[in-house]
Amino acid sequence: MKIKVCGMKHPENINAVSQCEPDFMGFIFYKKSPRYVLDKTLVFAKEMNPNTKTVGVFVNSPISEVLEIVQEYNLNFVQLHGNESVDYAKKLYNAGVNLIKAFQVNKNFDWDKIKDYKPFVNYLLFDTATKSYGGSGLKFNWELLRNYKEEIPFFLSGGIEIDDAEMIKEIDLPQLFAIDINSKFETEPGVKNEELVNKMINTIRMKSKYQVNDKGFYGEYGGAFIPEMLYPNIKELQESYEEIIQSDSFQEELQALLKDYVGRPTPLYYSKRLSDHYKADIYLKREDLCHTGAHKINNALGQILLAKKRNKKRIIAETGAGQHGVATATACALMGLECVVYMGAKDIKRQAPNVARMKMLGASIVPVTSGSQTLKDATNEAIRDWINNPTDTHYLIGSVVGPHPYPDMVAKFQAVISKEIKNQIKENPTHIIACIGGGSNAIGAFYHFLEDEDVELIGIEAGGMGIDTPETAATLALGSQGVLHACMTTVLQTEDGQVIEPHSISAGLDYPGIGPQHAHLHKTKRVKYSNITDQEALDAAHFLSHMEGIIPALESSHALAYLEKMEIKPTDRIIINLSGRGDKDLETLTKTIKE
Ligand SMILES: O=C(O)c1ccccc1NCC(=O)[C@H](O)[C@H](O)COP(=O)(O)O
Repeated sequence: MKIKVCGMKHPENINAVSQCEPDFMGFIFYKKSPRYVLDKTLVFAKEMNPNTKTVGVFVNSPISEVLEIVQEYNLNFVQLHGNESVDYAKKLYNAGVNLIKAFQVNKNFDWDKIKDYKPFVNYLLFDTATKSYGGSGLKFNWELLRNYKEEIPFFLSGGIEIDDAEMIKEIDLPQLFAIDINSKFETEPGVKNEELVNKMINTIRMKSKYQVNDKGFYGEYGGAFIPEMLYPNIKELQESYEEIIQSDSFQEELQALLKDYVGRPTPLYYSKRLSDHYKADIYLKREDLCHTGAHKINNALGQILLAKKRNKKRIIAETGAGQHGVATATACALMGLECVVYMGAKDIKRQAPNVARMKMLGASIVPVTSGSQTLKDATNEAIRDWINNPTDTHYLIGSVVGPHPYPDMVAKFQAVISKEIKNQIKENPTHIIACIGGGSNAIGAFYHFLEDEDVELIGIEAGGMGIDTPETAATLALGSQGVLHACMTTVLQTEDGQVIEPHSISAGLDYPGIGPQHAHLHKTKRVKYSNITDQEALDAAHFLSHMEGIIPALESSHALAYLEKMEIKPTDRIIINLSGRGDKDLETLTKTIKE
């Protein structure tokens, strides 16, 4: 969450507060405010550290005056804090000004009036309705924010004080982008208590215990156990990825692609027949409806934009079920980049339709004939290629695995799934269920619910022929701590550390490791992990096809099959992440049709 410190006035105080690196600093250009800027304030604002964006706050000022001030002091944003009309916002926005439109909220606030401003603002700000417009030190009832249904991110403002930090972190509205602090942090109007501001910033920014730490670890899992040749490349990626992917220009491009190219948001579909059958409310998050047929495209597009920003010309990828290979080939075609996909020879045979699609999209496919000829071996070969081509090549990893920062980066790109779910539901589900190979669709579906301890999160591994047989891919059920594909995680391995060949009917789950965040979520017991056999997954695929007219991927069928194992209560609201569609599995599925 971002932080804006508003109402700055005195140079020494600005200097001190800027040491805490707030994301935004606000300067008041409203003459009636006791925080109205001084000439020397503005000189200072011009030289602000670029990590802190400057915001000029105006109340019903003439447009020409606003434009003059923006230009003279290089303001990054203008905050309209009065009764400025849509037409007023449009004129400024069309003149190239980045806008934050503030609204004064009370119980009579008409949330519909925001709609008309949407095309012309970057952010909204919700403040308490008072006669003085702002800086009142008064809070409004934050429950009212539940009425906000638009997608534009907003700043929460109005009387925020240090003791509110924990409560703010609990607010589960995905559009909550930043908080705005002001009078409750002052020793006098326009003078902030630097220590208190610092404390607030640190508390708000403190990372969740379920997310990656500054060293790239989730508890004892994660890290980057990489060969020396890759060190400069990975280091540069670690240092730059967050700034690049959080930048406005990156997000604008990505969000536009997700909407217009992928077809997001994907529906959260209430399955009436499944609900009747299981006597509870069952919803399917339809990632199978994404362009290319699975959630993998969310990450492929994110990483391809990142690769472009880092001037990479060549993309390599590994693939198991072929969904990630197809997503990568698609993204490369879209961006005009060379694409090489490593795929196990066994997977090439069992996922023929996806192999054909990748070829159609112009990708070169390299068959991997070592080991079990599946995903693990394809990943080994992709890493080998990367070591040989560290500078011009981006390795577009398809799951929340690999060296830091990949698990976190891929999780952030897939988090769009749970972000949308949060917008699509009125109240939290009781359960979210997702299948797990490396674990990217599951992390995506869980991400924004990790702090909501009332939601039971369930990850389903591939049990294969059963976890009491050697033919299984149930890593968390049977594995132990070890390093696989450059990160510390849980691995299916012998006592002396040799990786055991996994087995699953579904190529996308046929992996002997798991993302380090899942290993941590397993250890901390935040997520419950279980497993489903090949046969149970097949049965679930046929069942959904007949019940809903939706043919699911074999991977997603593992999550669906878990419904048979649960003790379901009539009050349950269960979301299954339907990560992909089953066209690629038709050969396997049709062989098992019962006449
Ligand atoms: O701060 C002011 O004096 C002010 C006066 C008139 C219009 C806007 C003003 N401030 C804008 C802000 O963004 C404030 O931070 C916001 O109103 C919250 O202030 P507070 O209630 O003091 O936390």
